[in-house]
Formats: sequence, structure tokens, C-alpha cells
Amino acid sequence: MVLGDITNTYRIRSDGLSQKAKRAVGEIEPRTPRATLTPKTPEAKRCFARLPESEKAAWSEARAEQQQRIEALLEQLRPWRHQAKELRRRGDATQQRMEAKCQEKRAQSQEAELRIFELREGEASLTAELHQLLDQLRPEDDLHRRLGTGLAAKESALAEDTLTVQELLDAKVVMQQRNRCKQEFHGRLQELRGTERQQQQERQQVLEDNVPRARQLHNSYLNLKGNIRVFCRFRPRLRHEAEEAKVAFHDEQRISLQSEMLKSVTGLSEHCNSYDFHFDQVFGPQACQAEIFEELSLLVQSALDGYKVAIFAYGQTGGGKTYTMDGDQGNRSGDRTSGAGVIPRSVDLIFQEVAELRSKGWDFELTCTLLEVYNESVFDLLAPRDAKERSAHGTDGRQAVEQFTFRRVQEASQVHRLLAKAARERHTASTACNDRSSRSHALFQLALQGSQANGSARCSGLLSFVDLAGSERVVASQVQGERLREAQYINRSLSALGDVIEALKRKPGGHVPYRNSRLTMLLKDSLGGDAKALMFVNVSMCLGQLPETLSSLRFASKVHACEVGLPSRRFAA
Ligand SMILES: Nc1ncnc2c1ncn2[C@@H]1O[C@H](COP(=O)(O)OP(=O)(O)OP(=O)(O)O)[C@@H](O)[C@H]1O
Repeated sequence: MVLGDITNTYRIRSDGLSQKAKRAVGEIEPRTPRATLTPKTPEAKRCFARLPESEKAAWSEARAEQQQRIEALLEQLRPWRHQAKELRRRGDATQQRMEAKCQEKRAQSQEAELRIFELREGEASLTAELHQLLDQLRPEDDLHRRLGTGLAAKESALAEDTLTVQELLDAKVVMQQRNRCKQEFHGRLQELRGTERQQQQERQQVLEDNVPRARQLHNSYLNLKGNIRVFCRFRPRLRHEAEEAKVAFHDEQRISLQSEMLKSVTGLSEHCNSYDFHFDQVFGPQACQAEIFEELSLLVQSALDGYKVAIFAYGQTGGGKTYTMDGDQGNRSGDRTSGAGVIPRSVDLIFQEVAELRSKGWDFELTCTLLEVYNESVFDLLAPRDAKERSAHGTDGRQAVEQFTFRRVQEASQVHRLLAKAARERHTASTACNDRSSRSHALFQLALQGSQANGSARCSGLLSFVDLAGSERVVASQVQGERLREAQYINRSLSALGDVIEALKRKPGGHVPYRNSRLTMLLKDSLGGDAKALMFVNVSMCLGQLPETLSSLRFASKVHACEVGLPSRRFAA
């Protein structure tokens, strides 16, 4: 314990000598001389004081030895101490260098930090600037993106357009080829047209040479034949009519009709009667309107050569007179479809011919009138309603007719309109044989006044169409009242017409009873004398109407047998 204390007192520390050690090794002068070294601590002092003197001496001796050894040790330590000093010095130098280096590095580091700071600040400002720029660029980016999308769309459209252009170019090539072909074809067509035009001119020339010849032949034929011709037309059996009459069409002019089976007077045998008729032309139920018109187109045209031409339709009620003259209901307005009758077709033909003659230097003035005779009264179908009824009194028929409205007409359509109006105005009624029976005689006249531009020639023709009211067996039809009165008037005027024809046949140039009826007075100019007349006898194929058919055919046969003089022409050259 005591020794420990002593050792502690002289303990050498690794980082240098303690104050005691330093004093011991002489660096510092000892505070007390070695010989008087005594324990220092109170404890040690107390122990030392209790020690006997011998031990105190021994201790002092030991202590002295110890002291010597320490000094020896210190002596040994000296080089180490120098080394340590040196090392310390070097360490200090190194430390100084290190510190300088550190200082330098620190300065560099501070500088670097400063630089880094500056750079960071720069970076931050650059980043901010970059963000700003990016923000600024964003709309442009969007725009760019949109432009990119638009561009892509445009590119695909362009690709499509390119395809289309290619197709168009191909088509253009095809078109060019076609155009070339077309031009070649056109050239060829022109050549053909030229040839055709030439042929047409030649044909026209031949036709022009032949038409007057044909008309001339026709007129000569009529002169030979007499001036009344009779065409017989059978209409087909209608849906509601039960049985068809037995009619044998032998050729274009001859027919035979057979009656129903009749019992003999004794009642033991049966037989049927046969009735033969002969006319200028017979048309069966299949004959169409065009076919009919073809047969009389030359007659119609002769009105342009200055003849008076009259076309009548006679026959039993419901026999097809209005159908032949005007056409079926849908065609009365004059459209030249298959159903149009003789009147609208004649009007069209006349206006065509007039146009052609105008191109050859002729001037034509056309006027028309439309009348009806109903119950012995004459009605002007072109007059205003209140002034419609006019009297046909006069010294002769011409004078009477001149009192009526003569409407100047420029084109066919105008006439068709007037005809349609007149058809609406005409007296009609429903009868047993016809839903829309004409209860009056209708007269349509077209007067043609032609003159050549140089005044070298003039002509005056008259075209008359008469749709007679239907003949009727009053007793058989058992009509009464107004219908009976109408039927009586109709039959009376038709009988007067028969008398006129009979008189013309019997005594050419003698008295003809024109004044016995309004109808014959109006027809004076168109019957006999210098007129050309054509009468249609319209009959039915219906067996139930056989008596009326026979009656009509007998009347027509009488007319056919007439030779009432030669037609003459009103032409001044
Ligand atoms: N050739 C024909 N082909 C077809 N139908 C016809 C023919 N002729 C006349 N008809 C028809 O017969 C009916 C009577 O004809 P339409 O009215 O022409 O007789 P009509 O002789 O004028 O009679 P009415 O004297 O009573 O006036 C009409 O329905 C008509 O369409």
C-alpha cells in the first residue's frame, strides 16, 4: 500500500512525465532534498510515525534504493525521452503541416463549399429558369404535339389523296383513251350523220315528190269512188256485256252477222239469219286507234289542199263513236298516246303539215269552232256560258254557222285545250248502254286559209268532225221523261240526216231537205256538193245489241251506196 502510493507519486504518464517524475529526472529541481524524503500523506505519515526507527531507516534505505533505481530508469529513459521529444517535435511539425494542410484544405473546402453553394444557387436558378422555360415550352409542346397529330392526320390524308390522285390519273388516262375513242367515234358518227342527212334529204326529196302524187292519187281515188266513204268499226264486247255476236270478217270490206237461233213458224225447226254488209273499210274489235287514223290521214291532209272534209261518227248509243273521234277518257286532252282518237291525231297532223308548209313559204291562218246540237238547239261551246245558245236560223247553213265563235288557233295544244273544254261542256247522261252517253251531236270545225308569201296561190280548206248522238230504239230501251225527249230529238235529226243523204243519192242537183233539222243545216257544207265525207259506223260486238247494230249497219249501207257528186277543191293559182 505504501509502495503503491510511492509508485503513484512517481508514475510516468505516456504523454509525458508528471511533475514529480520531472522533478525526479532533474528537469525540475526536487522540492525537498532526497535524504529528507518522508511520507507525504497523513496516513503514510501516521504509519511512518508508528514504525520503529529501524524500520524507518530500512524504509528510508529502501526508499533511497528505489530512488536510485528510478533514477537509473530515468537515465535509461532519457534517449527515449529525446526520441519522444523528437517525435513530439516531428509530430508537432507534422501536426503543424497537417494543420496548415487542413487549413488549406479547409480553405479549399470552404472555397469549394462556396463554389458548391454558388453552383447550387446557379443550379437552383437554372432549374427555376429551366422550369420556367419548360412552363413556357409546355404550350409549344402541346402545340407541337397537336401539330404532330395534325401532321400525322395530314400525312395519312395526303397518302389517301396521293392514292386518289393516282386513281384520278389512271382515270384520266382511261378518259383520254375514251376521249380518243369518242373522237374517233364522233368522227365516224359525223360521217354517218352526213351520209344519213344526205340519204334523208334524198328520201325527203322522194317523199316531197311523192306526197303530192299520193294526195293526187287519193283525191283521184275519191273522185272515182264518190264523195262519201263509209268505214265500219266494231268495238270489243265490254266487261259487263254477256255474249258476243257472231260476226264473220271476210276481208277488209265485207262482213256477215248471224242472228240468234230462231224457231220456224211451225216451231218444228230452228234457223238463223245471216246479214251481209259491204263498206269501204271494216275494222274489227282488235283495231287500234293508230290503225284507224292511218286510213284517213290522207283525207285529213287534203283539207290543206283546199278541200272540204267531213268525218262523221254514226251509230247506236254506246257503239264507240266518242271513243273513235276523241279517244278514251284519258286522252281527250289530245296527248298522242295510243288511246288518242281521230280528232286529236288530225289536229296534230294538220299543225305538223302547216309548220312544214310555212317553211316552204306558205302562210296559214287556222280558226276553229265547237258546237253541239241538243234537242234541236245549237250551243256554241266556245262562247261564254250565258251566250252559249245561238240560233242556227239563216237562209242557209253557212250563214248560220258564221254566227258562232271562230277562235283563231296558233298551235295544236291550244286546240286540244278547247276540245277538252268542249267535252266537259257537252250534254251527257247515263243510259242503259252507256254510262256517259252523249245526248247531243257535237261538231268541231277547223278552217284553214292558206296563201303563198308571194301571193301566187291561195287555198281554203275546212275540216269538220261530227260526233253524232247515239241512235236508240226508244220502245226497246223503255226510256222515259227527259231521256225519252232527248232520244226522240236525236232519232228525228238522224232521220233527217238519212233523208238528206237519200235526196243527195236520188237526185244529184235536186232539192235536198237540209232545213229539216238543225243538224243537217249545220252540215250542209260538209255533205254533198264539193265536200269529201267519211262516215264511221260504230257498232258493238255485243249480241244483246244486235238489232241496234243491224239498224246502224243498214243506215250506213244506204250512205255507202250514195254517189253524191265529185269533190271539188278551193284552190286559186
Ligand atoms: N274500240 C274500242 N275499244 C275499247 N273500248 C271501246 C271502243 N269503242 C268504245 N269503247 C268503250 O265503249 C264505251 C262506249 O263508247 P262511247 O262512249 O265512245 O260510245 P258512243 O257511241 O259515243 O255512245 P253515245 O252515243 O251514247 O255517246 C266506252 O266505255 C268506251 O271506252
